[in-house]
Amino acid sequence: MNIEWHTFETPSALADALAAAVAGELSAAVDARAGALLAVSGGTTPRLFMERLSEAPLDWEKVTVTLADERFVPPSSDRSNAKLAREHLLKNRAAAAIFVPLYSDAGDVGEAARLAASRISALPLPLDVVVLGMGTDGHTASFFPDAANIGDILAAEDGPAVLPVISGTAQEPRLTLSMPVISGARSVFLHIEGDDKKAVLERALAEEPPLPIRAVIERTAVPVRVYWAPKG
Ligand SMILES: O=C1O[C@H](COP(=O)(O)O)[C@@H](O)[C@H](O)[C@H]1O
Repeated sequence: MNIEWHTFETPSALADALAAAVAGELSAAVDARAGALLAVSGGTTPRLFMERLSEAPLDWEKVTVTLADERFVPPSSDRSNAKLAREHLLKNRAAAAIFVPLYSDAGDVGEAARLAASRISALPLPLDVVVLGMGTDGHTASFFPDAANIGDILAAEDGPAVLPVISGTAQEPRLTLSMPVISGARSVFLHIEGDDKKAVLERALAEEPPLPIRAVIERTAVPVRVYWAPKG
């Protein structure tokens, strides 16, 4: 499997190392292409990493930040991944970054996905860096195993850059970057913490049928760098 494990003793040590690795990739992208594209995940895990990355000495005005996925909730909601990024990443030195949200105040999640897809497709893809998370059900981005369209989402070779997802286990409709956009990134990191997530990932890598996280690892052109630490 196309995977590299990086194990840390604490979430703090992980956050330092992950922020340094991501900053290194972004800096190389700015040097090579005069700009860098970063997609970060939401949920509860990335806060400390985001805090550390926000202080990285980068040419942040040349960095565009977006999200791997978003909940279909307004940016004021505590469930909003954009709110998480604004509060923990887009500050300090990273306040100068350009942020491209996935959410818009559209009538429904399908329309919001179409609007987000046109914003993402206008970027100079591929992404330089995507930092994924994973739930204990094996979902990554908003590729939920129980979504009605999960087979199509995981198998997609092209199509819109952002897709709507309806899942019974997600609390709200979702917007997610597509499989081609995620798996085509120049660098792919997977940030997970805790023995439960490590066990889920190990099981996903060993068993068929594949959970979404395994499908992403199999499709990704570059090795997925897994950053893991026990829970703090
Ligand atoms: O809902 C989501 O869940 C996953 C994992 O979140 P966590 O709270 O277990 O860290 C996250 O990667 C994704 O971006 C988010 O929308």
